[in-house]
Amino acid sequence: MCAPLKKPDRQKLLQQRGCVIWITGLSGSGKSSVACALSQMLYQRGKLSYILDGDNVRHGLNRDLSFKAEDRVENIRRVGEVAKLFADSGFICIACLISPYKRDRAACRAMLPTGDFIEVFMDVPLRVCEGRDPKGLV
Ligand SMILES: Nc1ncnc2c1ncn2[C@@H]1O[C@H](COP(=O)(O)OS(=O)(=O)O)[C@@H](OP(=O)(O)O)[C@H]1O
Ligand SMILES: Nc1ncnc2c1ncn2[C@@H]1O[C@H](COP(=O)(O)OP(=O)(O)O)[C@@H](O)[C@H]1O
Repeated sequence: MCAPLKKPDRQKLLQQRGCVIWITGLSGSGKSSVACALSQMLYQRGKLSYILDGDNVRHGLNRDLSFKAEDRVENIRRVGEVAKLFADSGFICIACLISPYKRDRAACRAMLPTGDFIEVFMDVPLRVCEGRDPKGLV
């Protein structure tokens, strides 16, 4: 009989705690930039992370979803499920999505053990994001 490996076994091997760092904020607020910098810093410290960026995920897993409210809800639900799997694998999963609805972020948090979902809000004024707008959304 094979004894299944569990999260603590993987964490011990990787010498890190599997968790989700969820970065929320407006388009242009700097979510992807912070995710990239954080991932680099962790790598330099010998910690494995993986970025789930809304912009990218919407080209693959979630390419069937639009930006209407119900599709954003489904977008966050799916990414939350994937992030949970990454965390369970022992990875530090950095998810960066607009994720505008508090209820959806709370549902993602509820999928994980207490303390394993860290939410970061990019508190950048709308006018600053509009001024950046590198993707021409305004
Ligand atoms: N109409 C509209 N509204 C919002 N965003 C738009 C839209 N059209 C395209 N994009 C691009 O899609 C990226 C946001 O996707 P997310 O999955 O993070 O959005 S959400 O969480 O479901 O609200 C977002 O990426 P970021 O700029 O990195 O936030 C945009 O580049
Ligand atoms: N702290 C910052 N100060 C000035 N410009 C920034 C800062 N953070 C990000 N940017 C720039 O703003 C734009 C949007 O950043 P990005 O990380 O793609 O945001 P988001 O992922 O939230 O859409 C990019 O051109 C990026 O270089």
